[in-house]
Amino acid sequence: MLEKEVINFERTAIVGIITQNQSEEKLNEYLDELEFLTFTAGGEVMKRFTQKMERPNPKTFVGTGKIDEINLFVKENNISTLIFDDELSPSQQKNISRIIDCKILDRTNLILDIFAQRAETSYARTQVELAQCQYLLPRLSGLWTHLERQKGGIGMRGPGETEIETDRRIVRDRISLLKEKIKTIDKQMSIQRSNRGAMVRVALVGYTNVGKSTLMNAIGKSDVFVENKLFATLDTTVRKVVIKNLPFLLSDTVGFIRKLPTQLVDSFKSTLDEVREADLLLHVVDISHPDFEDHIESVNQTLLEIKSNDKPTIMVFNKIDSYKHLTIDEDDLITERTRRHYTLEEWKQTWMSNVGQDKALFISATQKENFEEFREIVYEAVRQIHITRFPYNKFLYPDYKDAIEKDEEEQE
Ligand SMILES: Nc1nc2c(ncn2[C@@H]2O[C@H](COP(=O)(O)OP(=O)(O)OP(=O)(O)O)[C@@H](O)[C@H]2O)c(=O)[nH]1
Ligand SMILES: [Mg+2]
Repeated sequence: MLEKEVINFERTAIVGIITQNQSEEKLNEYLDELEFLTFTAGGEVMKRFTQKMERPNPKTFVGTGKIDEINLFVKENNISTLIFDDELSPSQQKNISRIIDCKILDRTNLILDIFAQRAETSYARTQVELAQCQYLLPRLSGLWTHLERQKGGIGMRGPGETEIETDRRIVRDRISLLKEKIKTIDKQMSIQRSNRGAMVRVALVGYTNVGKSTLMNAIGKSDVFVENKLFATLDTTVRKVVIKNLPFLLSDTVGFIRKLPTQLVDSFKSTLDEVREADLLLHVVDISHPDFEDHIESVNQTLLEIKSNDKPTIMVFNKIDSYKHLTIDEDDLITERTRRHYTLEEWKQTWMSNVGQDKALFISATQKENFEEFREIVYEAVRQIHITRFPYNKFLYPDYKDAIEKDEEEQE
């Protein structure tokens, strides 16, 4: 079924459009991200194609002139994969394939492919396969010939050939089978979760690659796979963490991304249940990324979709060690000061006045900067939840500072 393999970098080109609701600047950010996604999937981007248009062309997504230009480039530069930033309709994908002789993928396709590559446990693999089948179903008829699939590589990892060659009914059967399988595991997982007892549950959430697993390793003394690629983590890891004398459960989950394929949100339901059932969210942000505010937005959007937007949340701004802001020369009177010029201190003030003093933290997970403050604030937040739930138990968990003093006394 799902195959995992090491591949040589595939020569790819990427395509995006500038529209009324997608400025050139935004598109460039999206294409940067698409390039990173492509790299994660094992591709090297040789060229970006962009086009300004009112709306996507219903037949070929970009205009016919642009298609010809891309076609020429593909032929002359031995490009094996063309990736569109937006989801292509089945007929757009088919039409483009007729003109351009290489693999035609879109962002959803690419993300699904990365998930397929990274799925470690049978549960994650089942979830990804379900999402892939759902994506594939409307696109089945003659989209990929037997030969094209044999080329393999990006976008081709997933449900095996046999499913593609046979009719939709078989894919449909496969979908219901996978759904059954997931249902059974979901049940087991929900029992597991309820067996964890009354401990307060904290979940790390955030955009992909912001440092959630790094933070988990740093505080949980666990060993979670960390990598500078997108979607390093697909499975949820749950660890018991003790800060001073207060134990709680900390879970590390799959990272979010803009335009996250809906099929994935659905099939990762149980992974996201960990977030849904959490008492406290630590929303980790990579403040060194120029688009971090957009990232916060899209994470909040996904939280809304899974109805977890009103949980107590602490914003954890990570990677302060590599935060850089733009500067304006003193004699430069033209350049306007923007958010990109904010110092770390200004961001602190902005966020603390936005969400509250004890709801925004600025740390570095790799350098362990501000960890003491991190531990203190998380401790206090967990303690608050704990004593509301078990009022009689209050005396067990004193204020953080008292707890430290007590701890030090004990060590003497
Ligand atoms: N400079 C710097 N890099 C960091 C910091 N924390 C994490 N990183 C790096 O950021 C990259 C991503 O870290 P991960 O912990 O895998 O990120 P994640 O949020 O778990 O990513 P996904 O599992 O893909 O969602 C790695 O290369 C880390 O070494 C930090 O505080 N400073
Ligand atoms: Mg991770």
